[in-house]
Amino acid sequence: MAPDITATLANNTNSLVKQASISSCAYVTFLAGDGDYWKGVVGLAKGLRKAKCNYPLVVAILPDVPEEHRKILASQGCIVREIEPVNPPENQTQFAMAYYVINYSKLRIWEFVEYSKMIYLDGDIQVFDSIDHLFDMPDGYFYAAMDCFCEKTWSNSPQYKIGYCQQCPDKVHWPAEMGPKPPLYFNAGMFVYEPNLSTYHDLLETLKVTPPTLFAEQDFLNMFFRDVYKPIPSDYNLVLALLWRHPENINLDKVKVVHYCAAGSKPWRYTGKEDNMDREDMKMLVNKWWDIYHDESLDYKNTVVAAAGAEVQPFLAALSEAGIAHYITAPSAA
Ligand SMILES: O=c1ccn([C@@H]2O[C@H](COP(=O)(O)OP(=O)(O)O)[C@@H](O)[C@H]2O)c(=O)[nH]1
Ligand SMILES: OC[C@H]1O[C@H](O[C@@H]2[C@@H](O)[C@H](O)[C@@H](O)[C@H](O)[C@@H]2O)[C@H](O)[C@@H](O)[C@H]1O
Ligand SMILES: [Mn+2]
Repeated sequence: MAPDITATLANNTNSLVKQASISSCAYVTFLAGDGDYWKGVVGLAKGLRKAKCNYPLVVAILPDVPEEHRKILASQGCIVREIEPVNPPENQTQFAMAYYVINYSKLRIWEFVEYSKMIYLDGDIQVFDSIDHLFDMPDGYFYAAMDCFCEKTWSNSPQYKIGYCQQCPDKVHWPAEMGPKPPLYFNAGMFVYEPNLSTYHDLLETLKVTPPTLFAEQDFLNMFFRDVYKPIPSDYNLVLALLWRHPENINLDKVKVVHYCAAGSKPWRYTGKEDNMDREDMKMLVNKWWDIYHDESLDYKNTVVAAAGAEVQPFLAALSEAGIAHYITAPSAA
């Protein structure tokens, strides 16, 4: 690369690095165990690239994530960060569905204060269109999409028992004799938040005196952020059950983020046999996920290093160090 171009690149990189250190943003997800959720995270990393999202993906991993999976994530350009598990109050976990207790460890992401704002995404989420603009929303709030109470997973909740759902509050009214209507409740698979050490310590201290409930850390986060929660459209976190529970609330053409949280909908485990999994829209969404997962042009090695000559490497390293995503599309074959 001619010297003047390298000098320009160096200047640009330095200003980018300075910018990044002032108010850096990033996407973050969570990975636990030695099972197959790493496939979800790889799909998410590639989906963010395909959607031209400009921020890196941090993966908060528990110590039980094997080295092999860590290497795969790093090879896909993820910033892998080990966290310690967070356990709810001793011997009270029987109140939460065992499967969900692991998710209390998500709370560690409030400690990532090198980032001024982050968007958390479950590993079973795919981003099909850029959501970078969510980073520009006003500070001081907790942004997330509303959940649905109609699936069997809610069968032990008072809402389910009377057929009430916030997605259609006029269908079954909340009876006065059951007390005040529950506040709007978000799905904790996707949210926009600001890492902050005092909030982090507050979360952990409050958790120590909060017995676990049905949806574990999702219930806890809803309680904790109740006064600053701002609902955002389900286009930013399509909880799949809405497709068959509240189709009137959904326009698939506008959906940017799909959350494969319905039973049997995890693409990397999909058989099509569970309830609602044989729907045409479900098959389409699972195929869309696999198209990204299998697209080698979206692999990190084919989008950055391959396009840059040796002299650019130090700048790419500086950008990564500053947590700035950098994608130089590989030169066209033509
Ligand atoms: O064995 C597990 C279970 C959960 N998770 C992570 O925790 C998130 C929340 O769990 P899940 O998405 O299965 O819950 P759902 O949204 O389906 O209720 C997952 O997306 C993963 O990011 C994980 O890494 N390994
Ligand atoms: O630990 C509790 C989890 O609660 C949420 O999942 C639920 C919720 O979406 C229900 O509404 C569905 O019915 C259910 O299938 C699904 O598992 C979050 O997606 C997940 O990240 C995590 O916080
Ligand atoms: Mn999920």
